Amino acid sequence: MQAVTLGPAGTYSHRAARAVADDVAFRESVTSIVQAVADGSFERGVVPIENSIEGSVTESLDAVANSEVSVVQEIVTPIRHALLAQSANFDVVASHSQALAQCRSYLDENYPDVTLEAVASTARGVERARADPTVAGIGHPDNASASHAEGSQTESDAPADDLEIIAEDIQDQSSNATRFLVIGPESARSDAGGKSSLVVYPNANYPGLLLELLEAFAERDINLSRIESRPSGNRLGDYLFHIDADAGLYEERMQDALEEVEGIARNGWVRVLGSYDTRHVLY
Ligand SMILES: O=C(O)C(=O)C[C@]1(C(=O)O)C=C[C@@H](O)C=C1
Repeated sequence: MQAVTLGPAGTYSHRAARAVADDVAFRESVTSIVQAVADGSFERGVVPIENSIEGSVTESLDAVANSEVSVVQEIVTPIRHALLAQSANFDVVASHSQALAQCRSYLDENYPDVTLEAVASTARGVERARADPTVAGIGHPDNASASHAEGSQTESDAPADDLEIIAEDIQDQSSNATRFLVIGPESARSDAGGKSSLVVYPNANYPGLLLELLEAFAERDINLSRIESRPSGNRLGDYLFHIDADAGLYEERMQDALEEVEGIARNGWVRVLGSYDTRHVLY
């Protein structure tokens, strides 16, 4: 099976995707990954959805809410960042905005004067560092080795050198972890699995609306592991809700809760992303 994820080679998403597919292709944004699965170009996609320090990857939340895809698994991995450069003399630190944010205190304390540059992924930041001695990248320490960059597009044809690992474990909390969703086409949606994800757009606004939504689950003893509101984009103050429940769609209580939620959202819509299990991947 071929999976598509955030590239170039060496991203954390790439490491997570290797747990589901031997053959991994790359795109430069999570929106384009979700689209590539929705349009049938790839059977599976792997996108980051949430980090323990920085919270939601909102681009991923919006992309799954607006596309005809399913969630078939979630992958949780520890994230341990390294600072990589040609030498300790650099003026710019380039990485994915999530990674820069996860290392905010470390960077403030140790490099208060550097310029932070947000790029499409951690591996793209490491590529910048390999091409420019004034730039450091933040990414997985394995990216220091030039052979790890194989398969990614380098900016020149000259053989690349290894980078120095200037510092390791620079994330602001040692427990740093990211949750990724493995997505598939709608036809891959399953009722089997211990967790379920829904996106609910009530297209309504009245006192107690959110309480009603929560009660649909609470009254059936279903724990919610996450609820997140995102702007609908239609008008200010209008939201859709991403709901993760600790129950499978195969369970009667979950089907009953879903029926009630569909009633509450009768003026809007409910997207059932599917039921799935969690996989913990260490690398
Ligand atoms: O840039 C990468 O390496 C990614 O896979 C993206 C991403 C993210 O968007 O959260 C994934 C894991 C880490 O949290 C940092 C960055």
